Amino acid sequence: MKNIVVHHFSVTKEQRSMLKNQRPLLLWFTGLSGSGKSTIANALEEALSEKKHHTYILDGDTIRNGLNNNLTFSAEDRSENIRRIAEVSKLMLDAGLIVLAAFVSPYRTDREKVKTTVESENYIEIFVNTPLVECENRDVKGLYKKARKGEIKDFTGINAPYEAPVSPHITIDTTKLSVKEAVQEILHYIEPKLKLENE
Ligand SMILES: Nc1ncnc2c1ncn2[C@@H]1O[C@H](COP(=O)(O)OS(=O)(=O)O)[C@@H](OP(=O)(O)O)[C@H]1O
Ligand SMILES: Nc1ncnc2c1ncn2[C@@H]1O[C@H](COP(=O)(O)OP(=O)(O)O)[C@@H](O)[C@H]1O
Repeated sequence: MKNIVVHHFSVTKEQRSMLKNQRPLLLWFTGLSGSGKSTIANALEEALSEKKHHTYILDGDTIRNGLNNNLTFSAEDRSENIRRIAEVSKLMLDAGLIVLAAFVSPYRTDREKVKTTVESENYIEIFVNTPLVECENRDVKGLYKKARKGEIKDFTGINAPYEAPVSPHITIDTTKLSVKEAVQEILHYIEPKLKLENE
């Protein structure tokens, strides 16, 4: 028994959502390092901001440098990383925001838990399905080169697994779609879902 009693605050999630004139959603980007998660999330946030939506991006670099700076890339720590991010996302949804979360999140069970934490109707899974060979060619941060030389252990796609989503809401292959086209495809899917029911 934790002896914790939840206090019920007066302003509700619905009121916060109405003030922002949007239905909160979690847009969960998953894919290999260098697949394009952050680039697309950034361009999507720009497009949503132009449409006066209230958004926030959570991504690996910020979270792993702050909140989760005690975690490694072992399977166990990745699960804990994703669990904490799911809890943060839940708070942000409660605040009425559209949350764009960009994490490798290589394990199916961890992504399933995110969906349960925030409730499935609030969760949109976007699989940035860029082939490994392309991610490695880009090697934005030089990490694939290091991983191939054996300097990084547990590197996703090289010596740690990536479990592709089975039925993502949206799949983007960045070798076939430009950033702009990817944003258009995501917007087309989410815009009806962002509307409040009484609109
Ligand atoms: N071992 C290993 N495997 C995968 N990625 C690694 C690793 N070590 C460091 N990095 C860098 O950390 C970013 C991934 O962090 P995430 O928090 O998204 O990973 S995870 O969801 O917990 O699997 C990832 O950033 P992105 O390139 O933005 O995906 C990498 O740059
Ligand atoms: N169609 C595309 N969509 C997204 N990124 C692309 C695309 N084409 C090329 N890129 C490049 O691929 C890289 C993706 O890096 P990044 O967004 O940091 O990936 P991730 O966040 O998945 O690690 C960037 O340098 C980006 O400019």
